[in-house]
Amino acid sequence: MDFLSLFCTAALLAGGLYWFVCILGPAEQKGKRATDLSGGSISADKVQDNYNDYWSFFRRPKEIETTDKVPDFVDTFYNLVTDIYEWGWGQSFHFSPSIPGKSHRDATRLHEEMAVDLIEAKPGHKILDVGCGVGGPMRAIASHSGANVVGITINEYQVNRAKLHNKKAGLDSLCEVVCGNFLEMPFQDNSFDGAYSIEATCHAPKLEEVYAEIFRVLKPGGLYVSYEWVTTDKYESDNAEHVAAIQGIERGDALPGLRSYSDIGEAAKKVGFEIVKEKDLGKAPAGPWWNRLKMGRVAYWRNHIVVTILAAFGIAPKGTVDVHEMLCNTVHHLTRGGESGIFSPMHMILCRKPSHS
Ligand SMILES: C=C(CC[C@@H](C)[C@H]1CC[C@H]2C3=CC[C@H]4[C@H](C)[C@@H](O)CC[C@]4(C)[C@H]3CC[C@]12C)C(C)C
Ligand SMILES: C[S@@+](CC[C@H](N)C(=O)[O-])C[C@H]1O[C@@H](n2cnc3c(N)ncnc32)[C@H](O)[C@@H]1O
Repeated sequence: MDFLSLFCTAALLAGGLYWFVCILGPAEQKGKRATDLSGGSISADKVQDNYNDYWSFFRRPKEIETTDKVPDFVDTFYNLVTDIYEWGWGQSFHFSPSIPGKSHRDATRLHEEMAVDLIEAKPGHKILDVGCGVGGPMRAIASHSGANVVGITINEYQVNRAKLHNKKAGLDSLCEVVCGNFLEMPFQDNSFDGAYSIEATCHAPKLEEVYAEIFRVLKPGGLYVSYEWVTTDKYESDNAEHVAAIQGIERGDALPGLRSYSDIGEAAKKVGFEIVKEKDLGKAPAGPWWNRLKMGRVAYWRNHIVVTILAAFGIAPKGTVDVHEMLCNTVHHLTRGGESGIFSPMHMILCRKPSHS
């Protein structure tokens, strides 16, 4: 091969690689680089074993029902997926209704701001973020409202990521992050002016338990809003396709069991809340929340090749390929759930702790 053909081939390969990795990249700006993918707090050599343990949990359904084992299982899940989520989705680990003419990033922010507007957060207020992830919503909410936000997550790796992002965003004076279990929060009674949870309490084996904790730490008169993952009134438990989609969602998202939309208000009332408003924000006229998942399909396929190559070279931990494959399958179930209308990740409930309690 002469020099010119060699040069042209190399240029073509480099251009192709650039196109594959950069141009075909995820729709949103990356929170992470592919070369930085890790197993969270799990050492690289244990990622595969932890992934196998995660799956074996579902082969022993009785254990999922054992409340005290669930937080550990959820912690393992977030060690495995946090970097991949940040890399391919961003710093907010939730869905939002799609809004014509607006980017995913704007739609995400509006969905977060709606939560804090609903609880009437103001500068000087102390607001609790129940299940805060790496803090995307917390930062949007603190800068929108001027309130102080305290986030809690079971996953220590997320705590460190959230603290790093808060500092980088210059919001560390308004945002605090605590590692802990939202079923036994390390906060005093009546200590928060308001609270919110975005797609997080679905990980609680019993919704009443986390709602009771939120009720305890809220000041009397304080508002709490939650975006819940639920099955809707279209879900039929004797329809095999419906059951397969919901089971797929539970397995790919570390859920001890999806609840029906009708259980949410019941759980809130049971622990003493007054219900101010309840609405499925995923229903029309809202744009389909699953559009973003569908639009990303080419990027997921590209990501899978990138992850496979990185794992083969020992840059990403062994096991990352399996975790990524599990997430690719989850996309299918979530999309089916959205399109068929049997599932919503944004059943909103706004509650008040009575002033006399
Ligand atoms: C509330 C929860 C998480 C909701 C979503 C943020 C995540 C659910 C499924 C995730 C993803 C699926 C496919 C991944 C893709 C294969 C990869 O290349 C890039 C990341 C994904 C897009 C990833 C991003 C986050 C989700 C959309 C649950 C856990 C309660
Ligand atoms: C899907 S993420 C959502 C994160 C964040 N609300 C957001 O929208 O970006 C769910 C969060 O709930 C947290 N979580 C789940 N179970 C928990 C528990 N028992 N105690 C504390 N946090 C928990 C996870 O660690 C994770 O941060």
